[in-house]
Amino acid sequence: MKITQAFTFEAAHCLPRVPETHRCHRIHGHSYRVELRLEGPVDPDTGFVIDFFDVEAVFGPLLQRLDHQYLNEIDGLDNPTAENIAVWIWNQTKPLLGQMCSVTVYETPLCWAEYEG
Ligand SMILES: Nc1nc2c(c(=O)[nH]1)N=C([C@H](O)[C@H](O)COP(=O)(O)OP(=O)(O)OP(=O)(O)O)CN2
Ligand SMILES: [Zn+2]
Repeated sequence: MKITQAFTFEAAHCLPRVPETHRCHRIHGHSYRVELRLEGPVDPDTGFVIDFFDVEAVFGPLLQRLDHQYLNEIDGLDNPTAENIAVWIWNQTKPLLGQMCSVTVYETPLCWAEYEG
């Protein structure tokens, strides 16, 4: 069984490695959406793969590090593309949430990156 929990955060960033003429070279903001997907058997007692509250307890502190921040200033996010943010979240979260099987980061409702480790 796979379950997904979504989170949102607001943040500013710029992409320093695109040409200066690229509009994303300038500082701008996004309303990001993060989806954590978790996979495992359904516990016959609880009916859960994992309690959503437990996922929130693990991811909440990381979300606070991202929300209303300038992402380029965060350690490991000097080039904060959707791809790199997804990998960064995976690396910090996977050791704490073993059942996690993918991290999806939406920069806009139409553009996203998905990382499966
Ligand atoms: N593969 C990637 N390509 C791009 C990324 C990325 O992370 N991975 N990021 C960007 C910029 O961050 C850019 O800001 C994307 O958002 P936006 O400019 O809003 O893109 P839209 O197409 O939605 O803009 P509209 O104004 O709605 O046309 C660029 N590429
Ligand atoms: Zn952007």
